[in-house]
Amino acid sequence: MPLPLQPAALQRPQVAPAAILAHLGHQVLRAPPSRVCAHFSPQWSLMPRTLDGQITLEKTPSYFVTREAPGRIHGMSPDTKLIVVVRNPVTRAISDYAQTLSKTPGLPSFRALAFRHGLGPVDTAWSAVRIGLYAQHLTNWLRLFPLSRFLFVSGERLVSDPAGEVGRVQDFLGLKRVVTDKHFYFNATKGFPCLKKAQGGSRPRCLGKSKGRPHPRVPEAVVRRLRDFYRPFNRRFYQMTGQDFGWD
Ligand SMILES: Nc1ncnc2c1ncn2[C@@H]1O[C@H](COP(=O)(O)OS(=O)(=O)O)[C@@H](OP(=O)(O)O)[C@H]1O
Repeated sequence: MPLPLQPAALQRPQVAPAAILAHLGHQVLRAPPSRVCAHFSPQWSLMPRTLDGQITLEKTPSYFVTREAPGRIHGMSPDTKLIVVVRNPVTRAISDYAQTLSKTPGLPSFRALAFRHGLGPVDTAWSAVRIGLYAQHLTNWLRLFPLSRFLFVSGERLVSDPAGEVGRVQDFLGLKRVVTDKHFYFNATKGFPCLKKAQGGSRPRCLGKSKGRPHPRVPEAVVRRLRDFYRPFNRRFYQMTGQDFGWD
């Protein structure tokens, strides 16, 4: 799950829009460069052409946790650069729950879903919990891609210092640092940073209503148990990436 990198913050002629393709669950990897279209199923051909000197940017959070994704992306282009936005897995799980709750009124409580039988061990079969096991998912990718192909973006810093994190993304993609802190402002109503102007427009642009919604209250004891559960996985993730995300 990774978080939204405000795509508008990266818009410029070298960055081609990702196509919206017929979605076949996790079976289709959306938006490959046009040169591979011929080798794949007809869905690929819906892709826009990527011109020389352009970068095609595709954003599908679920790829990071999809077993088949590393092999398919590597088969398509082993040089693909991979950007993973991660946040504290406990907050991520609650955010995930808040999103499901907004679409499924009457959902059991967070606690009932997070622990087997509501009180037992942490239920790693629940996707909101499983997705936060970043070290495990990354292991799957590192079988095919070297660490140098990855950029890990801190979801927390994306909120506290959006220009800093977007700056790292621009460097990683070999783009000029066009977007800087003068492009962002803190919107007190939204409670998040927003762009002062959307590309081609003159009005400020915040992310939509589904980003940055209030979280349900989760008992402190539940949060503590989950934090303890994730600690060893987080440590492993810090070792693997060489980055301390400061979640513990
Ligand atoms: N600038 C800005 N504005 C609004 N929201 C921001 C921003 N930067 C990061 N975030 C965080 O993005 C979280 C939602 O991301 P999603 O997981 O829904 O994104 S995605 O659709 O999976 O890409 C969302 O999580 P929640 O707060 O749990 O809703 C935000 O915390």
